[in-house]
Amino acid sequence: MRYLVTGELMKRVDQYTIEQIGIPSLVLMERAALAVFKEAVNHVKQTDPVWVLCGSGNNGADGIAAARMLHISGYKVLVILAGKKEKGSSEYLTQLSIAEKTGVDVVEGFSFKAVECSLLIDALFGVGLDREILGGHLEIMKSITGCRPEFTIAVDIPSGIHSDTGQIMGAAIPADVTVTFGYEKLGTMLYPGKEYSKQVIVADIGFPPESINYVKTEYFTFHKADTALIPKRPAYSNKGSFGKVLLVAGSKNMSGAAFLSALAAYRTGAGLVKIFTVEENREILQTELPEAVIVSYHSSDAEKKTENFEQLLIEQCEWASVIVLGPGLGQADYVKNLVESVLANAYVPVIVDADGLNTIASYPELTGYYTDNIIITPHLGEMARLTGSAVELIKKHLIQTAREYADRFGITCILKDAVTVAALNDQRTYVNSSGNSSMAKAGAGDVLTGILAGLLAMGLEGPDAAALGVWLHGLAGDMRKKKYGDYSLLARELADEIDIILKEQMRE
Ligand SMILES: NC(=O)C1=CN([C@@H]2O[C@H](COP(=O)(O)OP(=O)(O)OC[C@H]3O[C@@H](n4cnc5c(N)ncnc54)[C@H](O)[C@@H]3O)[C@@H](O)[C@H]2O)[C@@H](O)CC1
Ligand SMILES: Nc1ncnc2c1ncn2[C@@H]1O[C@H](COP(=O)(O)OP(=O)(O)O)[C@@H](O)[C@H]1O
Ligand SMILES: [K+]
Repeated sequence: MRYLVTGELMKRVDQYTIEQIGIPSLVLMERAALAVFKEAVNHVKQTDPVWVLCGSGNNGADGIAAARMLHISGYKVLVILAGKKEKGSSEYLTQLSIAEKTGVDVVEGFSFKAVECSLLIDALFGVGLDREILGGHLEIMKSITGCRPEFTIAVDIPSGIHSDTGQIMGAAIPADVTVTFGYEKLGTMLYPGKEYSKQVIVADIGFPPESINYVKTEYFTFHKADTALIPKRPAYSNKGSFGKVLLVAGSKNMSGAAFLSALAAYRTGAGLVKIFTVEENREILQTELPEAVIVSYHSSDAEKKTENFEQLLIEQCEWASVIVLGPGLGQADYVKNLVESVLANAYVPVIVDADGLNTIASYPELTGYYTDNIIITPHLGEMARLTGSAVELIKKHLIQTAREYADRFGITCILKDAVTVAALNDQRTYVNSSGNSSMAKAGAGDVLTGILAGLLAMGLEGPDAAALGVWLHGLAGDMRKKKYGDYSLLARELADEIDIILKEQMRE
């Protein structure tokens, strides 16, 4: 698990380390600058022109210190100061004084045209950026990016990217590498900041673990070693030991979603998967996935809410240890009865997706059935329908939107996008770091519901299953991309990659 921070949390980590632990600010800064210097020398020769663009805060101070290190090592470096010197932080003034005494070339402002820059070190703004960039700062950013530096290293975060949301605050400087300090910021995890940051290197500059414990960040992501969180599969077991997944999915002419979700649940390790679907899907699903148990109903019975239908549904809900509600259900009138009956009769974790969510959006009173057992998995369009907000607005505030909805109802909300975020009902927020655009394919979301169901069936707690499931799903996409590239993924292959991830996990 890797902790993530907002700009504000990072400032508190700094503050705690400096004030409570007693590591001087300039000591942290020296290590930060050294990390930037070490990266810089990988990308230029001593004769190449290096520019260091510095704001007047501590991000700029990091930049000036890195410039001094390059200068002392014989590199051809120029510090370009933006903003007013006299408004500089005390560390900035100290670094500037050291730089001047060691003979670093420093200019105020930027007025040259058509000159070449082999390496730009961008230290204009760090986590202190708190408003739209205008005036002189905007001009200097435009002029410098206009010179098309061959390679750019961002100090802490690309200047112009908001450290909490990843949004561009008027303008931003795209980096090839971002050297960030201590902990990764949400702004480099979320688009467009993720794209502007490219490769992110998290440099250890000496923050003690107490500092992150002190600020209690609730943001996190996973890395490779976290597959260890997948539940073990004891030898002394039977199919009943690994949970019973009920998929309430599929409608006439729509069996694919149910198939993909069921396949992924089995592949992830569920012991028994049952699909509760319309009679028309029985044959095809039985043929496609004979391992799944099919229980079918007539949509006319669901429409009329007959006693037999209700009884049958209640029995399925009682049987299940996890329920998936929604893939491929369609939006016919009877679906509302179906969704309401499941929500009313389920006492186990329920993953609500796709048409399950569309139904709730059309009948908001159904949110009355939400409990802490509910995990919803909306994409942006479904989230827009649920909240009444515009997709563009949600995109800009992914974490906030997911968090507010989850908190309002005490549920877990997995908001799916190129970077998926999961606002867990234990207050933690997971930000995904796996996955790629090959997964932008119909059916990929159905596979996610199956993976989540499989993990829940094997006994993971809701919030843990939500975070791990999202990560495994993306990892499956990454593994597939490595073998077959960006274009050709079929959703079902994500379920197949899960085999390999689980197999590797067993070996470790
Ligand atoms: N000792 C420390 O506190 C450490 C700080 N570090 C660096 O310090 C950075 C944070 O430093 P600061 O808090 O000084 O903040 P920044 O250096 O990121 O920028 C803050 C300055 O920019 C101004 N500003 C914000 N938005 C603006 C806008 N749109 N237009 C014009 N001016 C704007 C602020 O008023 C302030 O003067 C980190 O990103 C990191 O690079 C690191 O050296 C690690 C140690
Ligand atoms: N560009 C991308 N990068 C990473 N993951 C993506 C990208 N596009 C889509 N995905 C993932 O693929 C899945 C698509 O789900 P969804 O939109 O519900 O599709 P469907 O309903 O067709 O199954 C989500 O988990 C999403 O996070
Ligand atoms: K920066």
